[in-house]
Amino acid sequence: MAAASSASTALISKQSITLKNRYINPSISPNSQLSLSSKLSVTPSISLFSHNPLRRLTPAASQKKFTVSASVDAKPTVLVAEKLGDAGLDLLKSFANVDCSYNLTPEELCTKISLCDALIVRSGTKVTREVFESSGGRLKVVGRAGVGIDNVDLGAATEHGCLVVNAPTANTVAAAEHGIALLTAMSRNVAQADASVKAGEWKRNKYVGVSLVGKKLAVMGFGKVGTEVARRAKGLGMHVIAHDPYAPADRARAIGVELVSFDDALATADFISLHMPLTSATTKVLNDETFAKMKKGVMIVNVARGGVIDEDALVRALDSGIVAQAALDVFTQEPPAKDSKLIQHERVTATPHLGASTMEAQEGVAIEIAEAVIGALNGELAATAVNAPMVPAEVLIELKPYVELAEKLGRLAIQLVAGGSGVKSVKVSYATSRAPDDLDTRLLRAMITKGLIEPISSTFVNLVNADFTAKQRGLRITEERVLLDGSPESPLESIQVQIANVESKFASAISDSGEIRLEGRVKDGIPHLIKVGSFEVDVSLEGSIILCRQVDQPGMIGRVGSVLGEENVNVSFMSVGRLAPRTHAVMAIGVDEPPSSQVMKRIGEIPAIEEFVFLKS
Ligand SMILES: NC(=O)c1ccc[n+]([C@@H]2O[C@H](COP(=O)([O-])OP(=O)(O)OC[C@H]3O[C@@H](n4cnc5c(N)ncnc54)[C@H](O)[C@@H]3O)[C@@H](O)[C@H]2O)c1
Ligand SMILES: O=C(O)[C@H](O)COP(=O)(O)O
Repeated sequence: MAAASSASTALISKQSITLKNRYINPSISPNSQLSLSSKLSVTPSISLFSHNPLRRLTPAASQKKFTVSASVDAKPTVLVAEKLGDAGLDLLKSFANVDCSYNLTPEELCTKISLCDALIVRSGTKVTREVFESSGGRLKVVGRAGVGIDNVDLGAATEHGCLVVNAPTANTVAAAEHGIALLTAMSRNVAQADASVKAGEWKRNKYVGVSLVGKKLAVMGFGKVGTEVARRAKGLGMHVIAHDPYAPADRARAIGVELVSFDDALATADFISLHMPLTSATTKVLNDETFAKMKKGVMIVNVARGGVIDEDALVRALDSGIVAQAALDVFTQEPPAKDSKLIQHERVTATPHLGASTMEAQEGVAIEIAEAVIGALNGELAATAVNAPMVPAEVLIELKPYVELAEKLGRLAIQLVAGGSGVKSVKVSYATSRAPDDLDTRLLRAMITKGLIEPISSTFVNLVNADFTAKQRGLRITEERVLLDGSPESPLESIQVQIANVESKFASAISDSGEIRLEGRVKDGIPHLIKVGSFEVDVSLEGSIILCRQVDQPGMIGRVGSVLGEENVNVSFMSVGRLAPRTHAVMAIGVDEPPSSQVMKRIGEIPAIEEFVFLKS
């Protein structure tokens, strides 16, 4: 049972069992003894996004014991809620149970999601707060098989510690090609003329178009798709300008595109092509006011998102002649209402969100998202994470033991606080000889936060939601770097965690300046505790620890050691620190198993022991 409880409290720990790829089926009836340690592999990997599988159990069920043989499913479950390319599905099936259920109602999605570890969607599924709430903490990753993540409630995902990844590159060319297809089709009335011919008409004069060559195209949003549209439009002989508040001018210049202001783009363009994401800043960015700034007879292409245009205002602009034509792939509501004035407008060309729909793009997107989701389920940080910092794999490998140390220091420090929950201010100091831009501490801060919060709450904390959770609890974590001379071979010399304005269960953990202070370092890849308050110790953090303060006199180590031996508690490490001989000393004892209350009582009865505490690491 010890191993199970360590798994439930420490996801990043050399001893902890990372239940990677092993999933406990919450529906199994709780009855007999669970012995995870003998059944599951011990993996010393960083599992940043893995939820603690034990948390999937209902609160009542998690109190009880489970039969491991019947309850462990070796594969996670991935719900694919929209059509995904075969190559991606095959990849997913080699790793997970894949449930392809398309066209689910919101209610059906909420029901299914509690049985899924990952969800893959395209733009047609709204992944709302209710979906995250309904998952009961099981959903670890949402994969958006495409670019736009406006259909995923990112705030709710983050609050629930659920990683969101997308597939940002594989459909760029497809979207750009569709933009160009709409541009050329619109300028030559292809859709309208086609419908007319099919209706038995032959109206050559009615469908006279306009030429593109020499015309000015404003690309709004000069990102991946916008850039590819610009390149292709230049090939058609157009004069291309772009507006993008965040795009570097030299990237635009390199392909012969001039970056201009929003108003200049509107005022001078013959054609406007929209390629920005839908955000609060871009919602209805084309509206009555901005249409009024455009050249009369402008033509508009939208393969970005319907919401960037006020669709009623576009109808008015079409009717008044400001906008001569619009070609739209995306709509505020998809599918739009059949009687939508916009769709029915004779100068509107409409396609049903086809920008990414080429064979090539869909295969590429499917592989890109399958790899990202599998990586995330494996606890890797995804390069396409949308709601978490991206940490390169090599940095992760190097930081791994420090990540363990960080979490353990947080976990130990919070256990030293009398009462535990009144913690508002934590200061973390990193002693390092690395230059500031060569040491990414976000991961360490997240893990300290995890260590601080998880022992005193039921909140699951990971890299995704650590900052949010700290903020929500009013916990302010400040960081400082203590720059050391010397070789920056290892990323960190030590990490110190200080908790201010609290009382401690172990008064000796309070430093001269009045905070609870713990310091640790990594030795030979193993986290060690090296300072408690003002006392220097050196104890490996592989197991849990007992801290005792005693009168510094001969025989103390032997007496405490005898009690532990007599009570069958295995000591892994022991270290004594003192400020001066024959005053007081702090003994830090690493133990393999938690001592019983009887053991702690006997230690407390040793006359020279002044205070003592047991801490789970
Ligand atoms: N129709 C489709 O099937 C389809 C396919 C792919 C992409 N898209 C959509 O196209 C859009 C762009 O995709 P991408 O891959 O190029 O994304 P991207 O992130 O590479 O580019 C978006 C660009 O918009 C810029 N931007 C942000 N706010 C802006 C603002 N207020 N004004 C101007 N520019 C702004 C950003 O700086 C960025 O350069 C997304 O909304 C995406 O969902 C649609
Ligand atoms: O944002 C995107 O990637 C596109 O809009 C494609 O959406 P889809 O996956 O629904 O085709």
